[in-house]
Amino acid sequence: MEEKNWIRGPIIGRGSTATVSLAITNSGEFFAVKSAEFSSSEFLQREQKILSNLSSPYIVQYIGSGLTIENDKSMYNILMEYVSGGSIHDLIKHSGGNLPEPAIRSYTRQILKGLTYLHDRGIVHCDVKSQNVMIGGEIAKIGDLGCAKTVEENVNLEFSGTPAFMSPEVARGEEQSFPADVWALGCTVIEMATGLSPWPELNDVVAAIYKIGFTGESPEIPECLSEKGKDFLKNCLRKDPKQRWVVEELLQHPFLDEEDDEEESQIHDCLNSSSPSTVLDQGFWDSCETSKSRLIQEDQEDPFANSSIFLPSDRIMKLAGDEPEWVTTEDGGWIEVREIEKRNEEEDEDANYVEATG
Ligand SMILES: Nc1ncnc2c1ncn2[C@@H]1O[C@H](COP(=O)(O)OP(=O)(O)OP(=O)(O)O)[C@@H](O)[C@H]1O
Repeated sequence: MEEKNWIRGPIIGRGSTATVSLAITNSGEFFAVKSAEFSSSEFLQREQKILSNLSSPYIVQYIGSGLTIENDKSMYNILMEYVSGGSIHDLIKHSGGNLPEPAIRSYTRQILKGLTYLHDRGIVHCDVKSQNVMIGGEIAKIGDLGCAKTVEENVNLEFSGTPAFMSPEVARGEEQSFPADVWALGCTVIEMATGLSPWPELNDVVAAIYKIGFTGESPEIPECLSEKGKDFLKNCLRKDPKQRWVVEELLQHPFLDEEDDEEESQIHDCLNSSSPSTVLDQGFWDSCETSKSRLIQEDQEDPFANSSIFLPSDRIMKLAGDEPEWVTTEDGGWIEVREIEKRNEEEDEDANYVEATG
C-alpha cells in the first residue's frame, strides 16, 4: 500500500457545491483541493470525470482525486493546480470596478483558447463567468467544470449554469450547447468592462429568465468599449444561436489582434452610481445544476408549467441562493491527511483513500 500524505490548509474559496482549500505536499508543493462530503459529491465527481481528461494551459490543471476521512466525515476531493492570482471577478473588484480594454482583450483571448480546447472535445462548459476564470501568472485559466457536460448529454435536457448568464435559447429551455458558452463569454466581457451584471436592472431570477428568454432584449453593449470591442460583443450576443459566432471565428476577430494590446486603453469610465461589487455579489449570479425534465415532473402546478420557461418559480428562487463568500479562512489551520489505501485505478478511477491524521 502506497502512502501519500498531504496537508490541508486554509479555505481559499467556497462555491455552491464545494469548498476549495490550499494544500501542500510533504515535499512542499502547493496545490488546491476542492472538497465536498462524499454523500453530496455527485457534482464534484462529475467534474472529476471531465477535468481528469483535460490538459491545457487555459484550463485549471487536474492533479488527482481521492477520499479523505476528516472529523469522522468522508470527504471527496479533487486535487488541482493552485492558481494564485484569484479570479477575474476578484480582479474586477480590486481594480475599482472594471478592467482596461487591453486587459479585457487579453483575458478574452485566453478564455476563448480555453473554450476552443473544450469545444473541440465536445465539452460545453455551461458556467462561463468572471468568477470561474482564474489568473495564474499572465494566463487566464477556466476553472469550475462542475456544470460542464458533453454535447451528447444535452439529450437529457439538463440545465446547468448561472441564470444571469443564460443565453436566450437556454432560458427558453432549448439546447444548451457551444453557442451558450459564447453568450456567457459576452456577458463576461460586459462584467470586465463595467463591473456589472449583463442585466444590471434585474435582481430577480424569475424576471431575468423572462427577460432573457422571452422579450427579445439583449444586454446593453458598454459605451466604453472601442468599436472593435462593441462589434466583438455583438457577435457573442447574437440572439439566434445559429447566427452567433463560434469560438474559432471570435479568435480571428480584429478586437483580439495582438498588436492592439500595446495601445493605450480606450476605455472610459464605465462605472455608474451603483456599487459594482453589490451588483456582482447578487445571489442570482450563483451557479446551479438541475434537471429541467425532473423539475417539470415535480412541479405540475407551477405557474410556468404551461409556458416554455422550464424552471418553476419556487425552484428558481432557490437558485438565487445565499450571497457568495469569496475568501474564507474559518479553518485557518493546517491538517495533515494521509492516503491509506490506493485502489487499482482501472478498478475505480475515483478512489484514492486518504485519512486525516491531525
Ligand atoms: N485551482 C484553484 N486555485 C485557486 N483558487 C481556486 C481554485 N479553484 C477554485 N478556487 C477558488 O475557489 C472558488 C470556488 O471554486 P469553484 O468555483 O470551483 O467552486 P464551485 O462550488 O463549483 O462554485 P460554483 O458555486 O460557482 O459552482 C473560486 O471562485 C476560486 O476563488
